[in-house]
Amino acid sequence: EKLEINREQRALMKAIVDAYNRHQIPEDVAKKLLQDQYSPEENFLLLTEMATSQVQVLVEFTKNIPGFLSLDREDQIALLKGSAVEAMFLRSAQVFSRKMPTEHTDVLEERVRKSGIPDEFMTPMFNFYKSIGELHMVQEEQAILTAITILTPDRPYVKDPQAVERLQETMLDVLRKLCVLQHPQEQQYFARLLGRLTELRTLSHYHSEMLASWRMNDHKFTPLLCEIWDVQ
Ligand SMILES: CC(C)c1onc(-c2c(Cl)cccc2Cl)c1COc1ccc(-c2ccc3[nH]c(C(=O)O)cc3c2)cc1
Repeated sequence: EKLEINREQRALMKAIVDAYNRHQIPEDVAKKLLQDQYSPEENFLLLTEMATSQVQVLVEFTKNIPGFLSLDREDQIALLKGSAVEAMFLRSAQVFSRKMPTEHTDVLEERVRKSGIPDEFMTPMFNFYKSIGELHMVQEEQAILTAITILTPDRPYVKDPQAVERLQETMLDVLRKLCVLQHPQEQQYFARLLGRLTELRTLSHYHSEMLASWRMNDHKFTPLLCEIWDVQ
């Protein structure tokens, strides 16, 4: 019936969740988090390395979103560049709230707080992490919400937004059904998830200012981050 997840949607969900689980930050990179150096410069370098590794993970995940590779090549690039920061906020928020043992989260939080990120961005960032944590998303929801973020049709320079919208609508339909099944007692759970996507856009604007202030203080990024964030 209307609410039931049909076979095609189940296959779509499985493809996305498998890709989401397959592409994780390599253990040695994630383990570096726990080393004890704490200077702001070393923290910044470590976060830069994590972000670079996270972008590689994101590209691999995106390539496995059913239908993505059949989009126009330039639109694929435009979607990745337009969504990278939001997808990384979402991923690190999910990692903060779900995956990492508490002492790791504290260390990561400590590093982010001591990496030269201006305080006015700290509050919205950690409020977002908290709001994601409070949702207690299941893995399927996290994976599909990330795919929905990437398949946002109104990113800059997308030539065929309708093609992107068709893919995104398929994901939104699966997510809507999944939310009702996974959180039957919370009527508005799906709406709350979509509300997070709005918050992500605000964070993305903050992030561009973060980048500008880092560059003012002559912070260096890796070639991959420069490419995806159009800096330097
Ligand atoms: C270039 C650096 C300084 C940077 O610029 N903006 C951000 C920045 C900041 Cl702070 C906040 C949010 C987004 C960005 Cl994009 C960052 C640091 O970005 C990240 C930091 C950590 C992680 C991270 C840490 C641990 C992880 N474990 C796993 C896992 O799958 O197990 C994934 C993962 C990712 C991802 C991005």
